[in-house]
Amino acid sequence: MDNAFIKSIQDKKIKDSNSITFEDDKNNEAQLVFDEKSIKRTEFVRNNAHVSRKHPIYIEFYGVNYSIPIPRKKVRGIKTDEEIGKNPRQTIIQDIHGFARPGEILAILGPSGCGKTTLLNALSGRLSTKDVEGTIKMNGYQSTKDLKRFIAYCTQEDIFFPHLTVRETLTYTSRLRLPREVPISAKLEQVENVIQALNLSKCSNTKIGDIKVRGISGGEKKRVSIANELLTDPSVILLDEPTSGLDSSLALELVQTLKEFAVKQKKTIIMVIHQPSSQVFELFDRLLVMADGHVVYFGDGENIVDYLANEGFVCRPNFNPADYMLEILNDSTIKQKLITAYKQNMQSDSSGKLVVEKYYKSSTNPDDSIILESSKYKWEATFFQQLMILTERSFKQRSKVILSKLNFTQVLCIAILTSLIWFQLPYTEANLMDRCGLIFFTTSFWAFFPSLNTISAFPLDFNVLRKERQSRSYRLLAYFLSKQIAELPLIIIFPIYYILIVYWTTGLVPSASSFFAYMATAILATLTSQSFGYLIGATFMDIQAATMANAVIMLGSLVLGGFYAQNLPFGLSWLKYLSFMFYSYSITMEIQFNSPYAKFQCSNISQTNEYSQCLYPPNGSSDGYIQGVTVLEHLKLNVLPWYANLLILIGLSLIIRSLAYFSLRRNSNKR
Ligand SMILES: Nc1ncnc2c1ncn2[C@@H]1O[C@H](COP(=O)(O)OP(=O)(O)OP(=O)(O)O)[C@@H](O)[C@H]1O
Repeated sequence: MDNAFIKSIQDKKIKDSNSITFEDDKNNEAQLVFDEKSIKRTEFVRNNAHVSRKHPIYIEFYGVNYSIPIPRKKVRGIKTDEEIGKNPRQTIIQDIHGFARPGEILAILGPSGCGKTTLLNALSGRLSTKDVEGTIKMNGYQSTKDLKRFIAYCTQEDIFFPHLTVRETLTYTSRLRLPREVPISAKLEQVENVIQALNLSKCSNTKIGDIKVRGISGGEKKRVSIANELLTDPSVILLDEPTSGLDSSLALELVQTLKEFAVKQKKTIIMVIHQPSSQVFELFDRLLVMADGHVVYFGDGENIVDYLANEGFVCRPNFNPADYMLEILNDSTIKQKLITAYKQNMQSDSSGKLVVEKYYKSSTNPDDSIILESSKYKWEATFFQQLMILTERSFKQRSKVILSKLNFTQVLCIAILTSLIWFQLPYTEANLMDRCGLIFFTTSFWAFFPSLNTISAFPLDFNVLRKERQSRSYRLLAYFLSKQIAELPLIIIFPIYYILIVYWTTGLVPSASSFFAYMATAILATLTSQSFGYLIGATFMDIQAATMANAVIMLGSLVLGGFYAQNLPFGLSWLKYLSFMFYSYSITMEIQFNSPYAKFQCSNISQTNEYSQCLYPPNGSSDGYIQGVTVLEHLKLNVLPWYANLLILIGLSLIIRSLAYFSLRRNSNKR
């Protein structure tokens, strides 16, 4: 039926273009565009039905208070200890109440800083429960952690991976969050529907972007944020300023889509909105107006003008009531008056319980109060599916960051520099320390570079991770493992690329087995360094602090690595075992010096073939050459056998990664 309708519109368009004037033509085109958009909206709402399996939800809340502890330092000096009391607290919102039902929009309005976002956070369960008081019920039941799965929350900030396109972002969400029973083709179809419904076709293949990466516009980002939530078919949708950054016609269209979605799919919508136009205002069923953390009005949208008039504030005819209300609430005397007036009206019901219960009783019947059953699965995708999807996504996102031109150029420059400085080192005693220097430099470079590239991995993902974990998209372990799998091939490209150049230009031991062993050790050192990067990043969750901590750890490891300080003070020689560079340096030295090729001509060969002036012990220079093993003994780098060094390095890498996981877990559980 809809296709026939679209065709009739198109036929009409062709017919009209031959017969009407230019002005009429323009009006008709505008009408056609409007009709087509309306069809798209309807199609989206209708198409959503086949993935929908959730129940309509009534939300009631009353007596909602939120307060935060004030550090005692802040209040001391102004007040005495007795006045401060034991636990001084600052109230952010007080006795907030309201009600939202399926098929309707509850709009929360009020001046900036009045507590609107705080209320949404409380309703979505994002605030620490010990700081929130009051009752929040869903279909008459106390809101629980499990029931929060029915709620989608579009935050004020649009949080996405910048290197993914709009379509990719929505596709990953649909694969992770739509019910398992929905076939993948239906999930992809749903992505296309939501792209159409929110007018995102034009930018669907454009990267989301951020400050550094040019991407879609702010308004488009906002719509992607909403699309991302609508896609998953929530029963309740909380939106924090969904229309900010949109022009008035787009804002109207968006709220119309939401309203239609609410009505036809029985969704409950609660939105914080700043300056709705009068057309948008008309779409709201109920209003909650706040000021300074208090309720100033709660009731039907159409009654606000009369309520304000009763209080002595008459809105001029044809004036947008939302604008008028914000205008008067900006006057502190009027604001205070309205807060007091509302409190007086609610004298016997200060928490708002009776008002809310009255609404609930009048709008539900016993059949409606469905016992909410969350999905039988804790996560919609299986652990293995989560791992696959997240690995694919992480690879796409991180490959753009790790395989950057900057990183390749940096490694190439260092490889060229290394090749020039240590070009074709001769196998002589005089060049022994240069050879050790080259090997240690390579070890330390592959200790620093990977960790520096990794410390940002978790901090950069953290906001997305928290957002997605709050909507129970996947398990933390799946995310953590996916990161390791996705970044493994990316990070080892660099040591391979570097060693391929440097190994042959500097004249290291010319045998295939030594070359591959050397390469494998560089890769292992890279992975260990990467583990440190993960741990430091996951612990600090702040790139600047992590960079500093990384520098301290890496420099400490460098000093104790066995090259700079070979004879540590008495009693401190064990310190070198704390340095992971010591193990990788020992292995690479073993590869290079415990080899038949590793024979170094003594520097002071006299005419009479007496090699006694060789710096190394006589058994190393019996034939005029110092054996590589003698060098290893002299430098005390073969204290542990090579396989022990190897096992320690592997074990260290695994332990550090496990610690990184627990650190990430601890940080992601913080509110
Ligand atoms: N955890 C917190 N610590 C300190 N102050 C807080 C905290 N949470 C909220 N506030 C304060 O509470 C007030 C309400 O904040 P909230 O973000 O809810 O306001 P808002 O009405 O959404 O503002 P806007 O419209 O500008 O987004 C603000 O003054 C804010 O600074």
